[in-house]
Amino acid sequence: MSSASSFAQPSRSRSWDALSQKDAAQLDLDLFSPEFGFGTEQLMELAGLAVALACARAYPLQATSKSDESSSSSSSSGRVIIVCGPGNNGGDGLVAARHLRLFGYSPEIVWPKPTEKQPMKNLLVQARAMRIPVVETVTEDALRKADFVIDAVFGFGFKGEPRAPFDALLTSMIRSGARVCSVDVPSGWDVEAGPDESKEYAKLQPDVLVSLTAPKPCAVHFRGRQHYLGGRFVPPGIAERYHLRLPEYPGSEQIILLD
Ligand SMILES: NC(=O)C1=CN([C@@H]2O[C@H](COP(=O)(O)OP(=O)(O)OC[C@H]3O[C@@H](n4cnc5c(N)ncnc54)[C@H](O)[C@@H]3O)[C@@H](O)[C@H]2O)[C@@H](O)CC1
Ligand SMILES: [K+]
Repeated sequence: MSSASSFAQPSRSRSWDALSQKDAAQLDLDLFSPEFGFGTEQLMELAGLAVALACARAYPLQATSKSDESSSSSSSSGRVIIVCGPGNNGGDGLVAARHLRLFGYSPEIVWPKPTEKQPMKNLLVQARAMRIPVVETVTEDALRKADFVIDAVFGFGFKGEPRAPFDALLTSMIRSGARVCSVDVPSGWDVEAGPDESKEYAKLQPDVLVSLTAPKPCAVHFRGRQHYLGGRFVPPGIAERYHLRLPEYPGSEQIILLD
């Protein structure tokens, strides 16, 4: 943990404090250390499940009966494109795709830089076993036609300017005007400072944001419809070490809507 406070953006008006990029990375290492004993695949599963649950709530499948009053303007016929990046944020996307398939959605995974490394290799096998198409590129038009798009390109590990092929991919996502659900961090945003109108790749305005473990500082710039917290796996020792100030999950919920 950095010697400065973990709370990069303290705010009395919100029910949560942000976790800096540096502390998010250190917290991650702590979870996987012998002291806490978690595994990457295990936490990715819970993170991806939280993303799928948030999407199911934000974009509920259209009711089949015409008389069903629950159908809203944000309801979905289920076509979802999950754009996955090269790191663990992309892994969360691969997991979310599998759960959304189980929930009755029709996901397609776009994974421009597949890796042979574990746990990604296993997640790819699992996605294919669920008969989820996996492709390496996607057009702006295809993104536009999806009911919604999951942005699992970059999370708190993003630094600098996006390199190819992710630069063009981020621009396509923005230009498509698709409804985007961002995983942990809206891709292209500086994890601390947020969006940048002067940079084409840094203008994404997601409809939904799912922060994992704790919102990152850039989340104060989120202007979309719903901001969820997910990743309900933090042991008390970690919460204390990083002075996490977050609302409590009700009952057995895996996600919570933030203010
Ligand atoms: N501790 C936690 O809170 C958990 C975090 N998880 C996820 O893990 C994410 C962090 O994962 P990572 O540390 O792998 O980081 P990311 O997935 O954010 O990104 C790192 C990857 O992106 C590449 N990259 C970074 N900057 C780039 C640039 N400018 N252009 C092109 N490529 C670039 C890196 O080479 C690396 O491959 C979180 O945001 C979250 O989604 C979950 O999987 C599980 C639990
Ligand atoms: K993301």
